[in-house]
Amino acid sequence: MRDLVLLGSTGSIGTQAIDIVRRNPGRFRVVALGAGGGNVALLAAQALELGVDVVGVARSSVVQDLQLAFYAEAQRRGWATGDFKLPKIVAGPDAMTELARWPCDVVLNGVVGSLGLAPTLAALESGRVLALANKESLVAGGPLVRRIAKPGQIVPVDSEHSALAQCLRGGSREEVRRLVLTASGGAFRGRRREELTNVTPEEALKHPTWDMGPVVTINSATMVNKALEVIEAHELFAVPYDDIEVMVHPQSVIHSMVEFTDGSTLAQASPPDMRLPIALALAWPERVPGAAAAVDWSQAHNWEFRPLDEEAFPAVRLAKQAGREGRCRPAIYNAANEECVAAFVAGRLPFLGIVDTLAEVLATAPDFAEPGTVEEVLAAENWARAQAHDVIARLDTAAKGA
Ligand SMILES: NC(=O)C1=CN([C@@H]2O[C@H](COP(=O)(O)OP(=O)(O)OC[C@H]3O[C@@H](n4cnc5c(N)ncnc54)[C@H](OP(=O)(O)O)[C@@H]3O)[C@@H](O)[C@H]2O)C=CC1
Ligand SMILES: CC(=O)[C@@H](O)[C@H](O)COP(=O)(O)O
Ligand SMILES: [Mn+2]
Repeated sequence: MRDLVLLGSTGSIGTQAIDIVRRNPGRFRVVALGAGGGNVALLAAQALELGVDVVGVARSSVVQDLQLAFYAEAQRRGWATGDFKLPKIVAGPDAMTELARWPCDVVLNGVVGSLGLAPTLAALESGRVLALANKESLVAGGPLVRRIAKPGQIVPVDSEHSALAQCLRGGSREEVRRLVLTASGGAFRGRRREELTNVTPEEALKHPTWDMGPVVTINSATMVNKALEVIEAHELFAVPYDDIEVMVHPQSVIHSMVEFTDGSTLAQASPPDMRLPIALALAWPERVPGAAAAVDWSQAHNWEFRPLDEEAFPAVRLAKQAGREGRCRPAIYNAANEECVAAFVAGRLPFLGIVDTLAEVLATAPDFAEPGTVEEVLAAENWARAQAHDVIARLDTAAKGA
């Protein structure tokens, strides 16, 4: 039996993790749940169903709503007051970090954004296995994570990195020539730059193969998701940026590949369903039988692979440059992107303005040092967020004046 802490339990990754737990009651037990506080009804329902010890919310202002939601959920279940014990509640900006230190075997970090860095570091410092979906924490705080993570302590949840970890099992680093990350191509796959000028958030949110939260879906449309994943792969597997390729694979069945020095390539294939990599990360190194459906080998399949169009989608090239330079540039890239995505969704920035803004923010960044503390990462992020706001405001004013 593995005790789990699930951070981001109300999101796409979190709810799919709970589905795995429900179907494997003898294997996993959830002891703590954490989320932002945007959906207290779901959080309370999850907590009472799973019988957790503690629930965390980042927004302290929703604590009373959460307490009421517990009683409403108990009533819905027909439980009389006194027949059940309410979980402890922790609240505030440090709640996820507190939960990441809670006694358990595995912490699943499924929160969105670089605010996931502190819980990532707390889970690692506490000696927990970290099932990591929150790629932003590795991008923002790679040097900090690298310094404290023990070999094998981080098990990737991200589908590409789970595929790479599976292909690399049992091998040695010296055998690896290249990592090939596959990309669906996102909502605007195959379009030229000039065809992206007027695309809307609604269109960007229509992912061709995966059903995910809004930020990662928009990042997929700009190819920033793949850009963050290149940095994530570099951090997890210590492969140089020159040896990490991206291929567009519209079917999202091959989740990534490893090319070895003898010319052999291993690929991991499964229909697009995050429950497979989530289950594998929670049970690592064991596989969870029936976690997801396999490829149907009785049918014909066409799997395509195309090079990325870097003129229309320059996000990956920009991220590789930021990764090679280091010195907080990956954190700057990610933080500026978080601001740009919010502005795009709010109608204050055109789609092409997202990556254009990242390029401008990176080009004007002062020379930060390689981060040694979370505060140093935060300082670079704060600079990037403010700078991104300035660029966004300038572009918005120009657009309104046009
Ligand atoms: N979805 C997917 O298939 C994949 C996701 N990932 C990565 O996993 C992470 C989660 O993505 P996804 O599940 O899609 O995102 P969602 O938007 O669906 O869920 C985000 C979760 O984070 C919580 N959250 C938001 N703000 C805070 C906060 N300030 N403190 C604590 N928790 C907060 C949300 O809680 P609330 O409901 O209260 O707002 C919610 O539980 C991302 O890093 C993403 O890139 C990686 C690969 C695949
Ligand atoms: C499921 C998963 O891992 C996502 O990160 C996915 O990779 C997004 O799809 P793209 O390949 O379109 O970025
Ligand atoms: Mn991915």
